[in-house]
Amino acid sequence: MPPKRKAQAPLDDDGGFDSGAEEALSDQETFDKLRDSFDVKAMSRRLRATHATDPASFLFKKCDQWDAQLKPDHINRPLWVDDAGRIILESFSPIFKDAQDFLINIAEPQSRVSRIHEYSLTAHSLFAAVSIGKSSKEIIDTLERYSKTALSPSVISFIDKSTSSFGKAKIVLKKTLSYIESDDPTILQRLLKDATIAECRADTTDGLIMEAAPRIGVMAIPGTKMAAGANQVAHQVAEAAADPQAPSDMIAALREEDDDDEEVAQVHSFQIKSEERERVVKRCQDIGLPLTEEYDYETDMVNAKLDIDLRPHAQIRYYQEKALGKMFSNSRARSGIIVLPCGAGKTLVGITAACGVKKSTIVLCTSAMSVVQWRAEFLKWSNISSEDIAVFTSESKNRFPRNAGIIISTYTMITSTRNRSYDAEKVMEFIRSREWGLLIADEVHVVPANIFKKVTYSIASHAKLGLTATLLREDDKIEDLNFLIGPKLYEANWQELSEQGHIAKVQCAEVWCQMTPEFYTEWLKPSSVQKRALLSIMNPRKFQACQFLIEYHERRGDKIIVFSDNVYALEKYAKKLSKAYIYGDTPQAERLRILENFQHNDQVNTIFLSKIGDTSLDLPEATCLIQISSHYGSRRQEAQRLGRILRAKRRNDEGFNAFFYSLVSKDTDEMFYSSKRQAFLVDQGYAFKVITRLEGLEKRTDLAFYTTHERRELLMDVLLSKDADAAEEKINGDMFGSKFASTGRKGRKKNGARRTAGTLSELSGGQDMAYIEYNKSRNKELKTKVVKNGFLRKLQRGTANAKKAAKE
Ligand SMILES: Nc1ncnc2c1ncn2[C@@H]1O[C@H](COP(=O)(O)OP(=O)(O)OP(=O)(O)O)[C@@H](O)[C@H]1O
Repeated sequence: MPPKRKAQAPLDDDGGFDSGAEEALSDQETFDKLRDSFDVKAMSRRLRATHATDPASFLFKKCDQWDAQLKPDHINRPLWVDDAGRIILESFSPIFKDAQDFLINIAEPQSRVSRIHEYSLTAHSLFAAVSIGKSSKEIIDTLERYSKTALSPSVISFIDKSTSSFGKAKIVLKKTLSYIESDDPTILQRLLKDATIAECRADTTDGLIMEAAPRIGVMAIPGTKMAAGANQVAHQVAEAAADPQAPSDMIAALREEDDDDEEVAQVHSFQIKSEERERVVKRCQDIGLPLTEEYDYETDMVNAKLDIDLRPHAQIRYYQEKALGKMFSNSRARSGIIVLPCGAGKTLVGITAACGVKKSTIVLCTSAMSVVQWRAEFLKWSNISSEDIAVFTSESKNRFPRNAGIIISTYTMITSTRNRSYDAEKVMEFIRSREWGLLIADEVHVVPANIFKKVTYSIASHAKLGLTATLLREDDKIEDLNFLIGPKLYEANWQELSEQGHIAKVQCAEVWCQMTPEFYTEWLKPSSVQKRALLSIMNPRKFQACQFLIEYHERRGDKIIVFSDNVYALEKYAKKLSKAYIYGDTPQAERLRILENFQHNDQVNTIFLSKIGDTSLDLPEATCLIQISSHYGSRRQEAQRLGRILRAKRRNDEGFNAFFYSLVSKDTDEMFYSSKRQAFLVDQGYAFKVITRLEGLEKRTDLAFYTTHERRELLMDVLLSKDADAAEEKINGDMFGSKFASTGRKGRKKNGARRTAGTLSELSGGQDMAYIEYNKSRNKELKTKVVKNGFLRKLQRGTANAKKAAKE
């Protein structure tokens, strides 16, 4: 990874906040530096001495494997794989794209800055690989092919060991009851020997249930005998039948083989208690036999078909298709999580999945506002009739009239049992009493395990699709999602999508605002954490910076959202600057009026939002974000806020950049938290510039709190405020907000952010840097890769082929 260096003055005089004073070289700089620093002769002497033969080995000093010889053509191979399963991918390699496509299937992306990407092989990532049909051999062979050195025995054995037990057993739903199924009875017996699993068994018999395996939609998991055999035979039969030269006895022989296979294709199962479903799934994972969840929707004759298709104008993008391709194969839908950046179109991915399964679907969102948006998107992108799509929120409690339909609701509505009205209980009964083809869990990273357990207990669904932009939680519970929903199926690369114009390019900056002497004196006095936080947010210099930036960007024609988690500050700032603001208590009608004005009225170019605007707010007009107060070190919140401008309508305009500013009071706790918040985005390849001085600000006499008298009055206001004014906003129905933001300083080093020093004019293109980098606007040159409803066509074609092959 790029080496860190200390920033030059004036950035390094800030005493206790070294995270703010550290910056890293840009990738290009790093490479240039590395290259320049290599005195070739001295280096070759050094390399010979250390048995290394290349310029990058020293980055892996601790790794024994680097004693391994580089392959003679290593220059053409893009990967370094160390013996702990850490993988470094060179993004400048000509075969980068292929290697990236492969890695995304088998490993966890850790960091994808522009030149070097880092991935890790983990048990979860290998489980995901197996569940989408990768075999152990295929993984090892492909890694070996891309790697610059031979794979170490420990990596090979880790892959072998991890994948050999995966995909052997499945969890399936039959008539709303849960079963563990496998074609190998010994696996089930092994599971039943485990005390926890045995305790969760629903039937009291000793034996296993034995049934014929479904003929169509052969198992997609390689490694299982039946899957490999049946798939191969279906393929050979189809091939032979298509070949006019093929002797008829060969086709007959193949068919016989197929029949033979059918005879042995038995599945064995035992039933588990529905309420213990998650416990069983987790236990199976813990003992190294993780269960896969697949839904053979084509052969499901029990549940009614839903009349839904994508409209002709819906053209899913290539990455949406890739993600869905991981979910669907062999006419089966497998459960798992799709990770796409904010604004990249997760909703359409969910809608397309529902169009693929064509069975009743339930969508769960984090807020009533998202429910409304999901419904509108379903009607926009699919031909579903409006009465087949019901909404279950505190305001409307609908059911759909026919046998199949869609319900959109919130996690709160499904899981909270307190004070449920008669109508709500009726809808819950309706939801509980039926089988759902697909459960779509939006913003799935925010769902705590206990809540999701309640969800799956109430909703019997065959397949689950989790959608998120940030598979990230500050409480380290993200791994729970592997057993609650399924493995991660796909994760897009943010920078790639922004290069292609699917999401906007963003310039990120942290603006350091000196505390005024009177505010800092108070801040240094012993007082409550809340009071200190409020002093940092209300710092008059920060206020002025905010005002300055608003005016600057309004002049440029930007539409600006100012975010403040703190409602006291939100109101004070907005009122002083005569701007509209929305927070949790703002009535719905007023919210809509403000948002409408922001979108369509050229006199309303700035709005202030509390954290209710963090997620699911679709405001493609917004091109600039200013964050004045944020929730401690939450990387998730930072990424989601950035997401509000990634969908900028003008993203494909020539030279267009969106802007994301975080205003930070210098020498206060805000600096530490700010650095922590940025870690995720830095790993996605965003570089945060530090702005220490806003050019021209000091000369302005017309800014708020210019006089000492005004500043003293403001200070009095803050000192007289209650501690409650500094508290986090509580939003009705927001059951997740406060739980996941970290306040600790753990992991500080690892999450240190990449920063470069700069001024506002540089950032906005006033100096060379921005013009050199951004005037190229490759967005225009790039054609949007669209797939004309191709995914569903392929899906249908795949199903038809599977059927045809099986018939033949
Ligand atoms: N294939 C597509 N073709 C055209 N427009 C699309 C496509 N996919 C998504 N969009 C549009 O992109 C915008 C963002 O989509 P969406 O709201 O689903 O993003 P998201 O990934 O859910 O973001 P967030 O995480 O912020 O909620 C929407 O206006 C949507 O209509």
